[in-house]
Amino acid sequence: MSLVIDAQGLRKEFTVRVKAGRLRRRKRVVTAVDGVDLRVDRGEMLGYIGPNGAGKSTTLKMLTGVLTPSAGEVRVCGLRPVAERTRLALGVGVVFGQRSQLWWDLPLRDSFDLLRHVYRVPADAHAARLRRCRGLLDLDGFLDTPVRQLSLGQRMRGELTAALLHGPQVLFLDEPTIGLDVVSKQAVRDFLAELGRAGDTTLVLTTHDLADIERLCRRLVVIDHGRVVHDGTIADLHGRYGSRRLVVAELDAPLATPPVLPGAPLARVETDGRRLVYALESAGVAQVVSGLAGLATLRDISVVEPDIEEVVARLYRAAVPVR
Ligand SMILES: Nc1ncnc2c1ncn2[C@@H]1O[C@H](COP(=O)(O)OP(=O)(O)OP(=O)(O)O)[C@@H](O)[C@H]1O
Repeated sequence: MSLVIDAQGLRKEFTVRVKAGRLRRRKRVVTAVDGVDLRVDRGEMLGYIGPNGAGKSTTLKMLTGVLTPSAGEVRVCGLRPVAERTRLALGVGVVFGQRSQLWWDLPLRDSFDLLRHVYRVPADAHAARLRRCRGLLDLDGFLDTPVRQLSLGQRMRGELTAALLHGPQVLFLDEPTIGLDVVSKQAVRDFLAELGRAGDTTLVLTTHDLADIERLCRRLVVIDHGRVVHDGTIADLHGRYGSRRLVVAELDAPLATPPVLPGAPLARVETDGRRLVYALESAGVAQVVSGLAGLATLRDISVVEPDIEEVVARLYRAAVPVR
């Protein structure tokens, strides 16, 4: 595997002026990113999440050469993002929810054409990539519409295309599904999943929508107060916080005492004893079903996967940096 992002001890401080009396202002230093280490291999799909103000956008801005780090070492595609920003632009694609790289008054098609010239993409490579995006993101209905008239979902599909037309190695996405309706959200997620399957684009995604992360990213880096508090898979996170799958058994009639099942402690009893919820520890679903079957008439059985929202909320509350 080759390393596409290599950041060590990345740090960013901002000096802000705060009111200190009627006319006086005093300087205060805000540490937005406080020593982040991040190594991302080619083809990885990384979810980079954290609560509001955690330092996600500031990290992305340092990785893309928009902001100069206060300290630390960083290489993206082997380049120093600020010093070699022009060269880096050829290797990265960026979609920042709030900013656009499209020409507001031009039809989408013309923006794509201009980008081809900006990045000096050979016509056949451009055409092939555009064809792929048109198919996967369903662009044809609005290719000739001026960007200012596009809906948010249509514009986001345009932004994704614009970010990919020069064939970047890494795609940075800051909140790509924010404000999108379910259909557009699905289209964007499916598209990114397809990009991930192809395996040669590295994707770094920040979002508050954890369904994006669950659907797309195997690896999750969580930051809080500018520091990494988790770096691993989603399963690691569940393991660390002890989240378990649940088996929900609906009974025809309540039992006098809910059965004790080895390896599956009773999590709760609901609807006057007609619903028993067991947590799967060492037992499997089949063992819970057979444990109950002899004692009660089962109306329905379902399995509830651990809730990523809940485990991430617990992590944000408990956040202790990993070192
Ligand atoms: N240009 C700036 N000047 C001063 N402080 C800043 C600046 N940019 C960011 N900050 C501060 O740095 C911290 C991290 O901000 P950042 O935007 O990176 O967080 P974030 O994780 O992206 O948050 P959100 O999820 O709300 O977008 C915040 O306290 C923010 O107020």
